[in-house]
Amino acid sequence: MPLLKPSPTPTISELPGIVPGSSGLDLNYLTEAGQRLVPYAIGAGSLLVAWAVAGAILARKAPHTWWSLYGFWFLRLRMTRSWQRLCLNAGLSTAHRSAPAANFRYVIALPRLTRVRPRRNGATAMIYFGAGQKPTAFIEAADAMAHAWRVHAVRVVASGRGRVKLTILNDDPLTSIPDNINISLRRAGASEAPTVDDLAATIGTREDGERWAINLLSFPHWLITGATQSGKSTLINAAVAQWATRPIALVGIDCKGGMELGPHTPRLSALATDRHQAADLLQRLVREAVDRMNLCRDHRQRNIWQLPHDLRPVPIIVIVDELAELYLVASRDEKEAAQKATTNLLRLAQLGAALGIHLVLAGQRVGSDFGTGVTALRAQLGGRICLAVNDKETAVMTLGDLYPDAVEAAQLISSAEKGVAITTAASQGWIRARSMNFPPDALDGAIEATAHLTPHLPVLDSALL
Ligand SMILES: Nc1ncnc2c1ncn2[C@@H]1O[C@H](COP(=O)(O)OP(=O)(O)OP(=O)(O)O)[C@@H](O)[C@H]1O
Repeated sequence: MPLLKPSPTPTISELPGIVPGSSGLDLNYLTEAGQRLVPYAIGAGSLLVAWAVAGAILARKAPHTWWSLYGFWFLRLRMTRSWQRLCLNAGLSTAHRSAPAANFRYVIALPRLTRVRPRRNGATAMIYFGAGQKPTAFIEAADAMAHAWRVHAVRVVASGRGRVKLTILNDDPLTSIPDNINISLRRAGASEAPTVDDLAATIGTREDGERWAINLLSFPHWLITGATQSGKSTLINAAVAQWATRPIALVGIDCKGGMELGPHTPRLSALATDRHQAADLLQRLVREAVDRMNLCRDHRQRNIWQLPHDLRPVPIIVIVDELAELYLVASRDEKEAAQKATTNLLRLAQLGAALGIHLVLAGQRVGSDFGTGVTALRAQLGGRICLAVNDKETAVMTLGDLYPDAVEAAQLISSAEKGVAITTAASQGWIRARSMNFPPDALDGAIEATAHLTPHLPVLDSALL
């Protein structure tokens, strides 16, 4: 039997297409078709390099353009590729029996991830899920989605039966402080009739890049909580500086002797600095609400905005700094005043929205020790802002009834993150946001420039019955 001799391994110069003595490829070896492709391959390679270089430059110089031209498409690719694995791992898939022809096998069905659209600093998308699935499963899987898609956060909200809406945030824009607003006095004029546009005040930027506003038209009353030095006064000041330029009456209740709202005094139509004054002021405001109700009824209108311009009363914004001072009492005498104040506050919350009387209530904490009345009041406060808080109960009281999944996000805000908050957002439910750092001297300037616009409220002068 002849032995099979192993064929010798060819040296590099013996490989087809390699020219001995040169490091290059012998193009003559390629077929004619192959030779024709070479310029295209070189062209495609150059384009790829140019695309990558342009991407690197855009990422540094114009991050928003980079996001819509590059980043978003990478994200889309990651979403598509990871969807099946994500659904299986996070328990988002369902099983159903196949048709009889397939011997009734169980088939895994995935929810449909669709309508992925770019937006500033992220994307939005919809998930349509199968019968028997609940939105909570998707809300709970938000962190898993953020992890799989390598983004900063994913917010999930129910958006009708059988679907949830995703807001995907590429990074955290709240690490930088939003620019301060330019207070425009253009709109100011005591004789001007108020309009609904006057009710919104921009106070910062939301995590999704949208402006963050306290809009009393969308949410007539607001609850703002935050530990000391978290940024409550700063964001209230930013809002007041804008409302002050408009035909709006501002009323303050600051039972810490007026320490916080004192600087607002020249532009306030009234300021109560202790519990007795607060009880009296709130009683007058309830009477004003009843007068407005009668006015609307006489003109067969359901709110002040439907009244003719010349009859329309000015909106009143009641700002309460440190809600606990109204609720928590030591003596019996204080108890009566507190009872009167908080009962009237609740009545205003119930009546005020359509009558142009709005509440902005702030405090370091809100707890069950305030009594049962505070839960009834909270139910009327649709707008919520929760800055960094010291205790879980305050986060739960501020957000838990409306947005249970936001409580944990609120507790993650550290005391160093000044002005960062979880806030009500009309379309998403809740969102993270950061207020501008509105300095006290800017507030002083705005108050001084607008003091002459302070509306006079006759109900404050009349005797109480
Ligand atoms: N968005 C922001 N960015 C950066 N710094 C901020 C921001 N908001 C507030 N600050 C700073 O945080 C500090 C505390 O703010 P502020 O007085 O508004 O807090 P507060 O919650 O009202 O405190 P307190 O309850 O003690 O009155 C201030 O020095 C302020 O300049």
